[in-house]
Amino acid sequence: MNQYVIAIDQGTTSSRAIIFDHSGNIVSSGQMEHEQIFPQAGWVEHKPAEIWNNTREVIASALSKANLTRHDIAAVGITNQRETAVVWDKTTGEAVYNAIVWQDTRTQDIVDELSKDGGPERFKQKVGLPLATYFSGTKIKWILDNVDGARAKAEAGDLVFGNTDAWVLWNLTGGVDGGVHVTDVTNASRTLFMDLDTLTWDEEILGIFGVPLSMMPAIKSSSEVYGTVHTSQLLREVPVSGILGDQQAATFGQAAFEAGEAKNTYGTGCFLIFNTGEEIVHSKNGLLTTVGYKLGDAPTHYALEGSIAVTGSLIQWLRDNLGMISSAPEVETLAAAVEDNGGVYIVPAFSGLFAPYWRSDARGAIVGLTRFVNKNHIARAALEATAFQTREVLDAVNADSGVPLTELKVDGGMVANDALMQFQADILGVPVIRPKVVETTALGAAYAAGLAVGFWKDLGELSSNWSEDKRWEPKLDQAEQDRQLRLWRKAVTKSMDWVDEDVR
Ligand SMILES: Nc1ncnc2c1ncn2[C@@H]1O[C@H](COP(=O)(O)OP(=O)(O)O)[C@@H](O)[C@H]1O
Ligand SMILES: O=P(O)(O)OC[C@H](O)CO
Repeated sequence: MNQYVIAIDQGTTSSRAIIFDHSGNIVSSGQMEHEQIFPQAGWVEHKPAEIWNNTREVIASALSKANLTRHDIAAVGITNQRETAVVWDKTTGEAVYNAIVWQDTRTQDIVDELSKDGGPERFKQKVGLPLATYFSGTKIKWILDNVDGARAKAEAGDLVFGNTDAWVLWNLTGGVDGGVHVTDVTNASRTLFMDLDTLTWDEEILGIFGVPLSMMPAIKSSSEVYGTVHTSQLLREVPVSGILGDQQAATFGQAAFEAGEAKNTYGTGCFLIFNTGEEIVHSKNGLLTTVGYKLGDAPTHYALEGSIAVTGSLIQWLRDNLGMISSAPEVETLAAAVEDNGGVYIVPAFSGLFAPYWRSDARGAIVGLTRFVNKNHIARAALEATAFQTREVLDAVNADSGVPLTELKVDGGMVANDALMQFQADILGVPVIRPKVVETTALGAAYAAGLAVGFWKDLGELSSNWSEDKRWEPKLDQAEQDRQLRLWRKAVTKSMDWVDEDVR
């Protein structure tokens, strides 16, 4: 009875359900990709109904593969792609527009308009974030401004907002039949609307954006019972008791609980999170300030974050848009066929550049092309782009903290790539370490849910579940590392200043 915890990982490209045992080992899982919708250059959408249907399917698949029922599950945890905005009518359960995904840049005009008074850092001291298309706030405003009748319905109290955690939780707990409209502090800290200090919605900022407070979910801790699964669902009556945004969940799943600990997750994008403990640290080097985790009534843990928009999605682009490879792992074979990048650097500024530059006027650039260059060099440069971007984020973390990191814990889909991990260690100059369970995102959400119901007793118990699988030591000499970084930084300057009145 109750020997397992299930985590729902609602990610950018897929939804997963993973069942963990008490040692943090994976017992079974289900996974389904959902459609990526690109209606125009710079726009990225998902269908909320598809996400909810897939969530139900993957839960069913994970349970049936392990021959388990709801009676075996002690708790449900939810983790999610952050910032992606869903606005739905709570009286019908229907979304009024597709989910606007975190990578979507359609709200640049809203950002420019709001920045006129006080610049992009206008709300940063309070919310930890610069004004940028990345965060939920401008996406909610866009829906209210552009979807017929949405503003009137929102003002009448019928429309509600959530990131995909809140969308899944509301549906899981009953939807129109009493669904719970709640999010956790980590997701709330990505909207531009939450005061980091008080952990409440800031009514002044909501007013400036024209978003009614009634649309916003209640902000709860990352680990407490929010409700139970509705009787119409497979997991009926099981408590839902953990929510963490996916990058915070991975940090928690890596057992990086203390100030000074960090992890980097390599998926669609790359996100380095550095735990600053109970202190709210404001970056001087282009990092975000965000909530790391909050367990029930215990003090809040904050973090600095270096978000990189495009890493694994550059590999997907080689596959889907250029047809250079037929699967992501093939990039490693192509790259291995050449000694070096042949002088090519790819700056994948598809959504502008995120940390540490925050340049929305940047667009992707491939530089250093000569007749010598072939597709192997391009493949290599695409992988190296991930490592260079991570190096720039790590430099920012070190500059902010004053104490250089001596190693980097890694996870996510791209860490299966040995060549990338070796190059990452080379270009950072510190060891890169992969744990045995690389599904740290789901594991973190499972931990948060399990702690709330007493399935796990404390953080010490979770730390003892972590173990090292593989480590890559740096091998590149300093002069070569410096030369490569100089060229990378030169390439970055070439991607900037591209967007103007002719290019959006
Ligand atoms: N062997 C590989 N080499 C390089 N990139 C890879 C490899 N395997 C997967 N990827 C990339 O990793 C990403 C998937 O990782 P995942 O952690 O599942 O992403 P997410 O959680 O963002 O959906 C994809 O963008 C894919 O292109
Ligand atoms: O779903 P992922 O793993 O691509 O993560 C997306 C991030 O949460 C965006 O901030």
